[in-house]
Amino acid sequence: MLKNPATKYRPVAPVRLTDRTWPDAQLTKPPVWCSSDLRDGNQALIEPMDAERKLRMFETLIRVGFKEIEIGFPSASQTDFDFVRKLIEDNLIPDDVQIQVLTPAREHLIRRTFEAVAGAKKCIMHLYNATAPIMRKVVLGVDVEGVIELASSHARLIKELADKQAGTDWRFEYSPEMFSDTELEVSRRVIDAVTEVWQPTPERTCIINLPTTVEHSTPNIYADMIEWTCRNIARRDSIVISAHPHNDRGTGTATAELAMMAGADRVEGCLFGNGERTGNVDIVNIALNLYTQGVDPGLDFSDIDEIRRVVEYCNQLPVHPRHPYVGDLVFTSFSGSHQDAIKKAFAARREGDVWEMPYLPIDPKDLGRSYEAIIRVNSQSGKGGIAYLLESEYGLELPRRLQIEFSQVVQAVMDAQGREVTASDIWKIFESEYRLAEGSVTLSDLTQTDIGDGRVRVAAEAAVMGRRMAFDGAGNGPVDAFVDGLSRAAGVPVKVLNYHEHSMGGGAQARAAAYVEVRVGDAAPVFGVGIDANIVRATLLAVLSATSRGTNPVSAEQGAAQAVA
Ligand SMILES: CC(=O)SCCNC(=O)CCNC(=O)[C@H](O)C(C)(C)COP(=O)(O)OP(=O)(O)OC[C@H]1O[C@@H](n2cnc3c(N)ncnc32)[C@H](O)[C@@H]1OP(=O)(O)O
Ligand SMILES: CC(C)C(=O)C(=O)O
Repeated sequence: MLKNPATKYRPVAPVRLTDRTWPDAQLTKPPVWCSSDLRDGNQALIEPMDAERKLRMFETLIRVGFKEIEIGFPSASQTDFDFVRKLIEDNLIPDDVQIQVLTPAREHLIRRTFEAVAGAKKCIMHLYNATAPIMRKVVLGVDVEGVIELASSHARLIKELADKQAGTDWRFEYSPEMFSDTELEVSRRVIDAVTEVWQPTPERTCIINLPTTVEHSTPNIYADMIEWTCRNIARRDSIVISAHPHNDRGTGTATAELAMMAGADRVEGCLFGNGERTGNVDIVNIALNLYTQGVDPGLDFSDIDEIRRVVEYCNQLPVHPRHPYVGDLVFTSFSGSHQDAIKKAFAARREGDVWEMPYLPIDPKDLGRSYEAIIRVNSQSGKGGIAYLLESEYGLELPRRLQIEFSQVVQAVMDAQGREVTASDIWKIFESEYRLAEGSVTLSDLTQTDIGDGRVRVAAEAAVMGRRMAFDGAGNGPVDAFVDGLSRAAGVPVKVLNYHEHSMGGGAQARAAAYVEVRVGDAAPVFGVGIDANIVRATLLAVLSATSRGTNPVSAEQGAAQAVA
């Protein structure tokens, strides 16, 4: 790289527009959308779509709700030409959809394009030629007057050919290619020359499409260019201003949004941002940005994963896991503090509330996604995420201090194994650590007798991690009596410090989960967990679980590690 890039690169000059109004505008309605997946998207593919892929893409675009679809560049190839013919001849275009075809300002290619769309009910004939100084100089070899003549003469040809195919309901579109790199005054003169030929009216508008063919500047400069153009072109009330951003600087979405604020009525782009180089602007991104501002975008992405599958199949390109709204990881939090906030916000949320969810800009369910992937646990995670997964997947509502205790057990396993742990891994660690696996802790021959003065006697047999014991104790209630007997049998005082319980599931399958915090002798307090159809048994099992952990912690950690190894 150069030490001084200014010797090689020039900054884009700002637009002289001191009374710009777009910064105060608010987007309250969607633009007219035009998909260019089958044209700009297709022309950028390593392997352009075959007929079958094109048709699948077309059908998907219809399902999503596009009413304007650029279906190809028919003069480019026989495949493009034949696809257009197929849609028309097989009557595959819904009446409310306008197909659009692109042609350069070259006579034989325009004629071929008209041949391709013969018999279409409605069609947008899209004409382009480059207008930027570098293109005038090195590609077209014309001056400003020459480029105006190139555009207007081919606009005239288009009008004449359209008049001859009167059975089609025509609309015309013109793109000064590389608009964002063209002097505003030159673009204005070219646009005015084209609309002078086409004579659009408010009832029969034409489309003027203003591409950032290559994105060279910050989006505010493009927005200024749009506002300037809207103010200065002739026949504005008869023109639909269309934005066609690319994404070379990674700001295609912002470019489109600021352009809409500045007066653009329409946006051309592709699903998930396919297109030349870094792509055309991602229409899904803009549409869902509108949606999250409470604006109906008029496009339906309620099964976004299915749309992604079709797009990946047709384009033969993957969608990045971090791609806005659709990537595999975009609704997933790994980091502990994010997980903690999400868990708390879900707990506080009531049906019908406005969506105010930390770290989740949209409800994944609106896009057909589940909440399953919202929280995934790795070494960056904390207690909140682990507790969320146990609650959402297994119905366990761990008390806060147990969350803290258990997250250290999970962290130790992750440190040892260095990988993400799934909800099922976490359950296995939990089951092992708290002696919940079948046969780890059993309780039998439990009897409870009233011995007067509000006291009870409890006798039972238990097996904990293979060790059998019988005990007999008395107390103010069954738990108190059980702990008394357990202390005698274990030869060490056991004290219950904290107790929580909740029911799990409903109906005949309902069970109770009990969590007790116990001090065994002088050791630090530990938690135990018991799950049983009977709440008293669940509590006694939790006491046994805690006592076992308090007296035999090492094997527990080993067990947890083995559980997910
Ligand atoms: C920004 C965009 O995305 S614009 C759309 C671009 N899309 C495509 O190019 C995909 C489809 N294109 C194609 O299949 C081919 O390029 C075709 C069929 C259009 C033309 O093919 P060819 O005639 O072989 O020309 P080629 O592809 O080399 O294009 C360059 C020629 O077009 C000329 N040209 C480009 N635009 C124009 C124009 N608007 N008016 C006149 N000539 C033009 C160039 O000057 C050059 O001419 P030259 O060969 O005399 O130097
Ligand atoms: C033809 C035009 C609209 C184009 O694709 C571009 O400039 O990117």
